[in-house]
Order: sequence, then structure tokens, then C-alpha cells
Amino acid sequence: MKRYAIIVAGGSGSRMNSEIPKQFLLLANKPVLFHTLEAFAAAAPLELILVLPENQISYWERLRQDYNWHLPHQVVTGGDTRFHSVKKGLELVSDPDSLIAVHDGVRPLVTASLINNCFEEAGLFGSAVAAVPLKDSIRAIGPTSNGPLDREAFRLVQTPQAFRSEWMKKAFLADYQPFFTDCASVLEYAGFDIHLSKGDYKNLKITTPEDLALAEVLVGRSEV
Ligand SMILES: Nc1ccn([C@@H]2O[C@H](COP(=O)(O)OP(=O)(O)OP(=O)(O)O)[C@@H](O)[C@H]2O)c(=O)n1
Ligand SMILES: C[C@](O)(CO)[C@H](O)COP(=O)(O)O
Repeated sequence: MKRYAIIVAGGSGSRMNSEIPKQFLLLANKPVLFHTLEAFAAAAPLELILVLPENQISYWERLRQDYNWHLPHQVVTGGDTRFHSVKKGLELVSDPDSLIAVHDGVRPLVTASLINNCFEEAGLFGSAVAAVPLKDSIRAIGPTSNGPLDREAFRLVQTPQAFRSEWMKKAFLADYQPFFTDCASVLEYAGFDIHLSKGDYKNLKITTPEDLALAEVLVGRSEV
């Protein structure tokens, strides 16, 4: 089955508080997005689709030239939310019977084994969403009090999130809902079962400045 990867990098990175959107910041001396795209290209034969903010496409082209970086990929402009950006990426998937992995451009430490495992399990189950158990205790917050929850009943959800293309195409016909924080929520809303796949604690999402500092420590360290 043909494989596609949609790398969503259409956000502005407001929580990072950086003038340059976080997907272009340097990690181990090269832009975060180069790490992410290279990880997918190294994993398995697939078609790479990169979703970027409209006002950053020329910056991306300049970065590629400056770094003499030539990994084949298609670029499409993103939308107002992650949901809309994924939807734009989906328009470039032409094969009706394929597997699609959607991944945050700002998760550059994703490994080939995590990517391939998600594709393989999506082939078996129709969906495969990387997730990890919680390490901390959690409490539910009410208006005047708070109380403990059983952390074994929860998982932290990551990307890659891989699906049969037919499922994704159907699910993304939905109108946008505010609880669509990832693709799993969109597919579940459309009635599809979500299979959780083994995630990786190192597969962190660069959201705030300390995440980038942590990624600098972890990058290239396969032994941890
Ligand atoms: N309209 C959007 C919003 C987000 N994303 C992408 O979805 C991934 C996860 O989103 P997040 O970490 O929230 O990125 P931002 O939206 O850029 O960050 P913030 O919420 O802090 O503004 C990122 O790779 C981001 O670029 C996207 O493609 N299109
Ligand atoms: C898709 C995601 O990374 C899964 O954990 C997450 O939902 C993205 O959330 P964000 O608020 O857009 O960073």
C-alpha cells in the first residue's frame, strides 16, 4: 500500500514567543523541520507533503537554498487551525487506497521505528495513534476544588497518527469542531475506531522554549 506523510507546520508558534516560527528554529545547527522531514524520508518509501503558513513559503525556499537541502517533498499552504492545515495536505493525496501518517513538524525527534510501526498498525487496524502513559499524577480541576484521577485511565497522545486514506478523506469532510485538537478526534467524531500505538517519550513536541532546550540534549542520542 502506498504511504504518504503529511507534516503539518502551518502554525505560528505563539507559545514559543520567538520571532521566527518554531518549526524553522535551529536544532543541532539545522532547522527543526529538516530533522522531521529527514526522519520520515529515512523511515520507508513514502510521499512527503509539507504544510506551511502562506507567509513562510518564500522563507522555506530560502532556507533550503542556504542549506543546500534537496529532499523531495510537496508544499501546500495551511489553514487557520491544525484541522484546516491537515485538510489542505489531504488534497494532495491522490491514491485512494493508501496509508497516511500525519505528524507535527515540531516533533523532530521522531524515529524510523515509531513511524514504521504506526504505518504497519494502521495497515492492520485502520488507525494507529502514538501515545504514552502518564508519568505524573493528575488532578481534575473544578470551579472551587480539585481531585485526583486514576492516571492509568489516561494516555498522552502524540503524532504520528496514521490512518487508511479512505477513512481520513471521509472524516475530514466534517465541519470544524473546537475539540479537534488532533486527527484522532476528527476520525473518532466520524465514527472510526482509534487504535493506540506505542509512542516514545523522546518524541517531544516543541511548544515552549524549554522543549527546544531538551530536544538539543536528546537529538542524536539513540541510547536513551
Ligand atoms: N493552523 C495550524 C496550526 C498548527 N499547525 C501545526 O500543528 C503542529 C502542532 O501545533 P502547535 O504545537 O500548537 O503549533 P502552533 O499552532 O504553531 O503553536 P501555538 O499553539 O503555540 O501557536 C505544529 O507543527 C503546527 O505548525 C498547523 O499546521 N496549522
Ligand atoms: C496533535 C498533538 O500534537 C497531539 O498531542 C496535539 O494535539 C497538538 O496540540 P496543539 O495545541 O496544536 O499543540
